[in-house]
Amino acid sequence: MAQYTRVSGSVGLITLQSPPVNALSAAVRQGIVDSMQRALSEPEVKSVVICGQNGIFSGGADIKEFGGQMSGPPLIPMIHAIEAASKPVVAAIEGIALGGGLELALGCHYRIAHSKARVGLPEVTLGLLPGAGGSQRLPRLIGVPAALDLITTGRYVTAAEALKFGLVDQITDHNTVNVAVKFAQRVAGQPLDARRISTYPCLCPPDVDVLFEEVMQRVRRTARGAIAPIACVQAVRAAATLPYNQGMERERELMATLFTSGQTRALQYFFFAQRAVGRWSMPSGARWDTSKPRPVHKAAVIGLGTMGRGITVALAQAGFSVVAVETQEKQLMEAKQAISGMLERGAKRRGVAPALDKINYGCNIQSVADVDLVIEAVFEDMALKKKVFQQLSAVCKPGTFLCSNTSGLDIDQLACQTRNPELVVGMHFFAPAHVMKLLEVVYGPKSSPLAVATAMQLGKKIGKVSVAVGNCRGFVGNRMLKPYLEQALFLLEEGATPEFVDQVLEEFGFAMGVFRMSDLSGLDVGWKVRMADGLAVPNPTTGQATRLRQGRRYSPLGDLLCEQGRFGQKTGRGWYQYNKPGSQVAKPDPWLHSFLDEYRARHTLVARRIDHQEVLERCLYSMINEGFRILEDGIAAGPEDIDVIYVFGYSWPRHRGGPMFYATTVGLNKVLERLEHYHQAHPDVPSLQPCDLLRKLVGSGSPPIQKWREVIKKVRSQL
Ligand SMILES: CC(C)(COP(=O)(O)OP(=O)(O)OC[C@H]1O[C@@H](n2cnc3c(N)ncnc32)[C@H](O)[C@@H]1OP(=O)(O)O)[C@@H](O)C(=O)NCCC(=O)NCCSC(=O)C[C@@H](O)CCCCCCCCCCCCC(=O)O
Repeated sequence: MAQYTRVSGSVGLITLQSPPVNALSAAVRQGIVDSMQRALSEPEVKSVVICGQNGIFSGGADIKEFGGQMSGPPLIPMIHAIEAASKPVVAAIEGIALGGGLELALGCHYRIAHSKARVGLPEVTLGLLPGAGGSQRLPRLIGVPAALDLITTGRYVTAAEALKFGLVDQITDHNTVNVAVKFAQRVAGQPLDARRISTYPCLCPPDVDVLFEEVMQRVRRTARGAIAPIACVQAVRAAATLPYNQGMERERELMATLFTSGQTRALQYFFFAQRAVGRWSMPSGARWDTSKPRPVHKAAVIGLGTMGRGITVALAQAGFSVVAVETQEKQLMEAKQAISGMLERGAKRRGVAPALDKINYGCNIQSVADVDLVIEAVFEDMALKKKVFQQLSAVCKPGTFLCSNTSGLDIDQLACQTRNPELVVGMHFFAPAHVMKLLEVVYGPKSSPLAVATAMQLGKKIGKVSVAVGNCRGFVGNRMLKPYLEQALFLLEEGATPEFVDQVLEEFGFAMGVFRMSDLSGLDVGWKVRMADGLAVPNPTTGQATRLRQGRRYSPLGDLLCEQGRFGQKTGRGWYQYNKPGSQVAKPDPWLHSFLDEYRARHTLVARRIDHQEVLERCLYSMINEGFRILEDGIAAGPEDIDVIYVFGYSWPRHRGGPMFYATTVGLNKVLERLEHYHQAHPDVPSLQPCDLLRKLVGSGSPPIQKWREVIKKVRSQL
């Protein structure tokens, strides 16, 4: 709702009241319409101020309303009525004015912002465009180039930047509402024609066509199939080329297309999923709201390879004191140099001082004795990690949390090496750890809610999206990656090429196809794991047994490449060839194609034509099936956890919502039916066998994803 009061005798003050972010719900819009009518009809009132309660102007349209039948006064006519008002209307912007909130402010005649406020049009991130006149008013106010930037990226700008653009008229460090009220008194009675943005001409730079072309190309290149960024460019082009009313009509048409597209539904789901993962729970019943974290002031990182360096940078940049340990003096010096460089480059980008003094380097594990939390990031070797945990347990002060950055080893085994297994959790970062947003916080059977809460909070403080997951081989992300990689290899055996598989996956929206991704992360990583598991055997004999290991179909293709020293980008050869080791430009490799031909001939495999559909279905549905197993096993609390992990950690296209949401868009019954089909064709591939939870969900009429938890609970209770 909105509250109307009269202040200072002549100013009508409209306060938006819809916690937590004063979203423009039907009740708020009704309140604004009613209050405006009152303000315009009261003769004592000479001007109006619109503000939001609790220091927040507005977070924009109420996203929750988008899913259902819209009611209440529509936003566009409401904003038009404000702009057309005969008395000056001033927006008093505190906190945030985003999306529809900023569009409301653009309909006002003046905008006063607090110096700490941020404004923006983030609709593109929800698969929409600023559809309440924002795409038409913003370019008229701040010019086409700046408007294109804000609208196509959705980025928020500070009040100072907004002032520079001319987006706000004044900024203040004082009470914004008081300043706005005084301002409103001053401008009362002044002519308003020159303050109505919709009447402004849209000033374009001389090379505006070139600009639109360039932006469109950039947007197409980076959108990975998302349609909203393209519609945003088209809407701003309409502002630049059409009269306001026609521009608004174009905005409406484009918005209608976006509004009914699956992409906006996926992105809205994802918006709430990101917030849902913060409300973590454990099978024991421990939850985010009943488990208090302990403050961490000083942390340590053990092992300064690629991951350890990134983690150290992430911690130092967030203001934590860090003890960085590497046992070999030479490696320590190299790491110190690399970390300093990373900090300096990051600081330069952000215009701040590098946090070099936050880090103390040491060769001795004793130097972590007084820290609150340790993150072990040594080589992925269980015996080595166990030794480190034994040492840490002996050295660290009582109560120190001991965390491992393992990407899939058993947290419980590590916990067992320590005196206080309840203080042990996994903190699985993704490379590069100072850049990637995702953190899997892994709890074992002994991990305490205190340890989970502390790791989750630390993750948040260093800017990560943290997802709490249970302990199993590969946790959530890498566990689901296994069937995906496996299917990709099987497809090569059956006739596909790495280029074709990658092309299909990249067209789907992945930043990189599976083979390019393997080349980037290094083929040797998985090879070592398979050797440790007894799967990769050097010089296997030819014949059927080579492709059957531990009772199931196995493809040794990756192992064979590694045996040739083809580890991917770092060696200049992998599934592709590269100009030199370390180069990132992947080129098809004729050697690889002959190798595949010879391999197929050796194993009497006849290459067949494989189409897009089969690549997508086998790679994605097998991964999704594993996701259902993860839910069934209680490793992830809900589908949102899996989807957030896949979007932030594995470049799953956000506009498809994540693998589990994607399954709902395909139709769970179709996923089930196709898995059954492929499992029949490949009975020796267990990952294609549909899991019980998927069957149960289909049997329950494929409820919406928000209702899955109820079915999951039932399935778990029956297990
Ligand atoms: C606001 C934030 C920056 C706050 O961040 P913070 O970290 O402090 O807190 P949280 O993110 O955890 O949020 C707290 C809490 O609030 C919920 N929430 C936040 N924003 C919204 C919102 N806008 N709506 C609803 N709920 C919101 C959030 O979910 C949390 O609650 P939870 O229970 O989940 O923990 C940050 O939250 C943020 O960035 N928010 C999003 C801001 C945003 O994206 N705003 C834009 C919204 S879209 C919009 O405004 C659209 C408008 O341009 C115009 C719409 C016009 C509509 C007209 C419809 C036309 C339809 C066309 C069809 C035509 C058919 C035809 O013509 O034929």
